[in-house]
Order: sequence, then C-alpha cells, then structure tokens
Amino acid sequence: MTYSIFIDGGAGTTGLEIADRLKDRPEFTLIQLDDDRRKDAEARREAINDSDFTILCLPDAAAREAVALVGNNRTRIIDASSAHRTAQGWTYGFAEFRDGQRERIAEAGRVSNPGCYPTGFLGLVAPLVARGILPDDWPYSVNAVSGYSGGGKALIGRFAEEADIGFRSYGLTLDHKHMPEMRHHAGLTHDVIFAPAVIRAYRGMVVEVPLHLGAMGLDVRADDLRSALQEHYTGSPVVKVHADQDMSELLVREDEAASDRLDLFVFGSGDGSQVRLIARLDNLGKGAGGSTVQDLNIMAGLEETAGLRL
Ligand SMILES: NC(=O)C1=CN([C@@H]2O[C@H](COP(=O)(O)OP(=O)(O)OC[C@H]3O[C@@H](n4cnc5c(N)ncnc54)[C@H](OP(=O)(O)O)[C@@H]3O)[C@@H](O)[C@H]2O)C=CC1
Ligand SMILES: CC(=O)N[C@@H](CCC(=O)OP(=O)(O)O)C(=O)O
Repeated sequence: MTYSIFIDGGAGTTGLEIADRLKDRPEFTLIQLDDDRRKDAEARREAINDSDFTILCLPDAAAREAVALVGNNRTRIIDASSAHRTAQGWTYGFAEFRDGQRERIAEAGRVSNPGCYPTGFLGLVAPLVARGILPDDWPYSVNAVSGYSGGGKALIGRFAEEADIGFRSYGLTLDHKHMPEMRHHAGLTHDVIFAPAVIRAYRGMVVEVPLHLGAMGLDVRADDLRSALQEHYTGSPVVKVHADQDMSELLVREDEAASDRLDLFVFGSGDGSQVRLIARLDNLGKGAGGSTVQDLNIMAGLEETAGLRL
C-alpha cells in the first residue's frame, strides 16, 4: 500500500524538512505543484482532495483556508500551524505527552501538531500535572531560546540581513500564540508567563521551567520529578529523560544537526527543593517536521519512528 501525500506550503522551511524525511520512503508518493501554481486555490483543492494525507505547513490563515478546501471524507489532515491546536474536532499530535494520545492520533482524521515551545513545556510539565505531582493552579514560568529557523523564511531572512543580532527577546506583550496551547493541554487554571528568545543558531531550542518546590509548599524534590518523568517516558525511542546531574552546561551549536528527539533534564539544588526542568529539542525536528512525520507514521499504521533522525 502506498499513500499519496500533499504538503501544502511545501516550499517553506517546515515543508522542506518534512519532504526531506519522506523522500526515500517507498510507502509514500508526493503530490507536487509547480512553483507558479503552489498558491493557486484550485490547484491546491485538487491536490488536497487527491491525497490520502495533506500536511499543512502554512501560516494560520492559509491553513484554515486549506481545511475548507477538503471536499471528501478520505483525506486526513496534519496541520503544522497553530490554527487548530485547541480547536474542537482536532487531535493534538503529541503521541507521548499523555496516556492514550498515540491511539487517538492513530484514529484521527484531523491532527494538529504541537508548537515547538509547547512541545518542550508540555513534555516536561503535563505528565507531572496529570499525576498530581505538580499543581494545576500554579502560575508557571517558561523561559526559552530558539534557533532562528523557528520564525520561518521571514526570520531566516532577517538574521541573514542583520548579521549583528546575537540574541532577540520577544513576546514582550505577554500574549504569544503558544500560551493558550500550553495552558489547555497541561490542564492549567492560569496562563503561563512565557519568555521566548531567538539566538544566532539555525535550529535547536532549550525550554526551561524553573520551580521552587519548597516555596510552592510541595514535599516532592528534584529526584521525584525525574523519576516520574522517567516512568512516564519508559521505552520511548523519541523522548529521553536524562539521569545525569553532573553536567555544567547545555549547549546549542550554531550549526546543530537535525534531530527528531526530545531530551528532558531535571536539575536540582543540593536539597532538591529548587529545580530547573529543561527540554532540549530541534524546533524543526520534534518541534515541527519530526513530529509531523511521527504522526503520519502512526496514522498510516507504519513503524512510528520510520524516517526520523534519532
Ligand atoms: N519553523 C518552525 O520551527 C516551525 C513552524 N511551524 C509552523 O509551520 C507553519 C509553516 O512555518 P514555516 O515553514 O516556518 O514558514 P515559512 O514562512 O518558511 O513557509 C511557509 C510557506 O507557506 C507558503 N504559503 C503562504 N501562504 C500560502 C498560501 N495561501 N497557499 C500556499 N502556500 C502559502 C509560503 O510561500 P512563500 O515561499 O511564497 O512565502 C511558504 O513557502 C507555520 O504555521 C509555522 O508556525 C510549527 C512549528 C515549528
Ligand atoms: C523563533 C520563532 O519565531 N518561533 C515561532 C514559533 C515557531 C512554532 O512553533 O511555530 P507555530 O507557529 O506553528 O506555533 C514564534 O515564536 O512565533
């Protein structure tokens, strides 16, 4: 059985990453539009409806428009944009973050891929909240840095033009589009305080949640959080919870290699009461293209990690 795949937005940063992961897979054939027709609504409608799976790598408005072009019950959609991440009728495409999610993805007709930052945040916090180890009513802070490819072609262009930008903090109006997704899927009662930044690396990101467990009035310590995460992700080929505590630094290289892994760390103070929960991932890997291909594999009933860079 071969599946036909259309990547709408296939000439963009995420679309090209996904095509690269699929190009040597005999299970898939790619429907491609010539460059002069790739934004033509009729050409896109035809390609979408000819496909078994359409993957949306578009700005949010164009992603909504693409969904409205589906005129059959067969074509299944995976949306990499943030248009449908908390929408009714859509399944959140993060197989590992809560029990039963992989099975929901396998059956779904509409899957919305997580944002890159929420993948780090939810990967760390959601299993701990679900187990009652961390509270659902704490105002969590999320500090993060991303490679500039996270902002797509526009930000890649800007970092090429303004060669002196080394660090860019943003989200300064405290309304970043990933905040509803983090709150919703972690089941929190408050929005997180989200402080994202971009660094002069093409890809890669570090997402951190600092916690003062003592001041929060919790009895658990760093080791308990790490053990719970290790138990939750046991056997996962994609998500690794690191045991080592003696690291003195975590680096993102300017020319970091592509990776579809999600690496989680729990660093604690001597008494374990102060904790830094840290996720390291590739914004174009588990943060976008890697998780899309993982979801596609699950939906198509194929080996879940086929084509991934682990
Ligand atoms: N980059 C990342 O790390 C991540 C990105 N995402 C999401 O994935 C989606 C794509 O992002 P990214 O690849 O970075 O963005 P890019 O800007 O690099 O690519 C978007 C592509 O969509 C094309 N496009 C825009 N409007 C239309 C339209 N109406 N019809 C057809 N094609 C259209 C653009 O065309 P043109 O080339 O002419 O501009 C471009 O090729 C976004 O929603 C983004 O938020 C999600 C997770 C991480
Ligand atoms: C560095 C940078 O600009 N990152 C993007 C998020 C990338 C991502 O996850 O994309 P979605 O739009 O699909 O959520 C931003 O902050 O808007």
